[in-house]
Amino acid sequence: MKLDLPEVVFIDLDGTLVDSVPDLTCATNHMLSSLGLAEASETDVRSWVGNGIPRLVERALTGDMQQKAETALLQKALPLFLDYYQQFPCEESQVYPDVFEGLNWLKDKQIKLACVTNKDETFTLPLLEKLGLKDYFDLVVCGDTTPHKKPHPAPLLYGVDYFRITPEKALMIGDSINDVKAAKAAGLAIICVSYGYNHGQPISAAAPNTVIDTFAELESLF
Ligand SMILES: O=C(O)COP(=O)(O)O
Ligand SMILES: [Mg+2]
Repeated sequence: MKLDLPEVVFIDLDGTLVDSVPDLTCATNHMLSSLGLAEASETDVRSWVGNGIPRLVERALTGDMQQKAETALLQKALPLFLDYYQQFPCEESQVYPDVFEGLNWLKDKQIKLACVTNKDETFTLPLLEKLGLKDYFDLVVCGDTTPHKKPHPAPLLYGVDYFRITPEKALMIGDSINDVKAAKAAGLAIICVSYGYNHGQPISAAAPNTVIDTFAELESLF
């Protein structure tokens, strides 16, 4: 079934627009080795990303998706990660193939674009700038823009409010169950990319409206 052309598209960052895991892995391993702990693999980090950096750091410390890290250890670990990532947010991160093509197609259709990420603003804006993505977006909603991160609908509802539209005039493109839950809770249709980070699980299991393998497929959906 074809989707209606939206007025606004909200697009996730990590795992959707940009493969940021190489730099997140370097920051994770700087933090772990500074604490005398064993380093993590890129595959581990890929499955830990998606709920913001503090959760990524906790997952790296515990080796577990849900477990809480000891407060004193987390208080030592977080600044180690943040200081490193602030210095090196974009050494190896890359825009995924066909992303620019898809963004240009959406722009040509006069659709407004917003980036909605769980990454804090201090890391998001330099990354978008350095990779040539920033000027595509009329709005950037970061992990610290509203009191809640995705899967809470607040970041998307903030965007809906900003553009003065109703949720059915917008849609979301993301890579993880956090994007699917946030979009559904906010009343938006959700398209997912198959190549992103969904905690090691196929994103089709989260039942988005559609799954695409690249941004080049976007135009065929409408
Ligand atoms: O910082 C994260 O955990 C991931 O951010 P995302 O929302 O852009 O995927
Ligand atoms: Mg993502």
